[in-house]
Amino acid sequence: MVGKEKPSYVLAANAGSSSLKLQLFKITPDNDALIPHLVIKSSISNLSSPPTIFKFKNHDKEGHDVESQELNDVASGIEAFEFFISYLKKDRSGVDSGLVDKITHICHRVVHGGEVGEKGPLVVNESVLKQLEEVISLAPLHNGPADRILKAALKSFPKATNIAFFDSSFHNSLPDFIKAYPIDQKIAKERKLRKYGFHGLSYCWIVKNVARFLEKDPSEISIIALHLGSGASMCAIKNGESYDTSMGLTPLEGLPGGSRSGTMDPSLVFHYSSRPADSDKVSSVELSHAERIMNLSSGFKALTGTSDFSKILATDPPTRESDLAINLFLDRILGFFGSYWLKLNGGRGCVDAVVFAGGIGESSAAFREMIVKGLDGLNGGFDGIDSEKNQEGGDGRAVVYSIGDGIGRSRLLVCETNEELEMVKECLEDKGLW
Ligand SMILES: Nc1ncnc2c1ncn2[C@@H]1O[C@H](COP(=O)(O)OP(=O)(O)O)[C@@H](O)[C@H]1O
Ligand SMILES: CC(=O)OP(=O)(O)O
Ligand SMILES: [Mg+2]
Repeated sequence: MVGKEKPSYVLAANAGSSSLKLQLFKITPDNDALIPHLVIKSSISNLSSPPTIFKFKNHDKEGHDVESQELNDVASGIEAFEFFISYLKKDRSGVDSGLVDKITHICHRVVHGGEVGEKGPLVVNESVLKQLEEVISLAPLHNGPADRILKAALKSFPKATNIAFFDSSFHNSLPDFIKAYPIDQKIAKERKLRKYGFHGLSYCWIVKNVARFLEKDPSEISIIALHLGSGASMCAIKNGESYDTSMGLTPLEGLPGGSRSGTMDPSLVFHYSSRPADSDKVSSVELSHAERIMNLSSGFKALTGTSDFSKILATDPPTRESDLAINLFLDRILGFFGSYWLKLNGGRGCVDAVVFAGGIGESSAAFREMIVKGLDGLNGGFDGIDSEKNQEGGDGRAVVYSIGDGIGRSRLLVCETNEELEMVKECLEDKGLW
């Protein structure tokens, strides 16, 4: 039901391509504001490289954490969601019985918003669901699972307000000449064939938190942000807004990912395969055979046998395959880097910071160092890397921290991104959603 209740318990569900991440918050009022307090943080990851791993932390009660448990029967986003909800109801979760029924709002990350997502978050009803169904095939690894989770949540939580937050909304600011593909513009318009861009909830979080770290207004910062996770993208952010981003009509364009090819010669697809559609067990949507291969069994998985980048980096001694994957990824990242550097005017101080985020960007000091080495050629006045700070990583409390030596004019930063909390904060601030 829409607009009925003030948020008191809010669940956030983030269906990524290889994981489902969940956070549950208790909401308390503070004067005019509503403050979220984290109660549960959980993830079900490695959905694309089994065994699936379950993590669970109860921030309210000690003794109920699950560090890392292998799950045998959970292989998709919807199975992960159902597993999590039933786990919440079990004694061993440490959650008070009845709490699940107190959930008033559920925030869902929906990667592709199509046209309906242009305006920002939406309370989900039949009409929104229908419009979202039309773009499922434009983000097959994400929107299919999110659609199934949304429908399951509507059924299991009939009293809660379900809100869809779109990754693509952040990129509405892309200029027309960057949004457009060089094809017949009449057809492009009719079929809505343009660059949308994704990881927008993460970039939104990054802009706000990096601005706070730099003690500037979000509208004053220009950065090159790298969200490197199972899906990887980069974003040129000018005055707080998306100016260009590497993903496109679908999350397949741009950088390679765990199981995604990223950009290739468009003709490669026709030379690779012209076999008919077959069913897709993972996302339950129809993909042409070639599109399925480019999304599900390309990228690092095709080059090395695993989509888990931490395993590729840890291959010791390195193999021809692990070297190829790492160097190819670096090459594509540097390609976008050079391009975005120029697009943001180039020269010393044209960006306030280079920001690393996502599973790989936040966790791999070694890969960050390789990228920063590659930036030397730009001679653009970046901080050099402070190896010690880079190796140390964050202290678990700071959302943004520096890994640079403080000499350059553009900082080197890591931002612990938090798409779940980004949605919840927006939900609490936007009374129109409840
Ligand atoms: N310590 C690490 N070093 C390198 N890569 C890591 C590390 N920890 C996690 N990763 C990688 O991060 C990726 C998952 O990132 P994440 O942003 O959580 O993905 P998603 O949201 O798409 O499920 C996986 O490829 C994983 O191997
Ligand atoms: C858009 C995208 O690729 O998201 P994720 O990295 O979470 O799979
Ligand atoms: Mg993700």
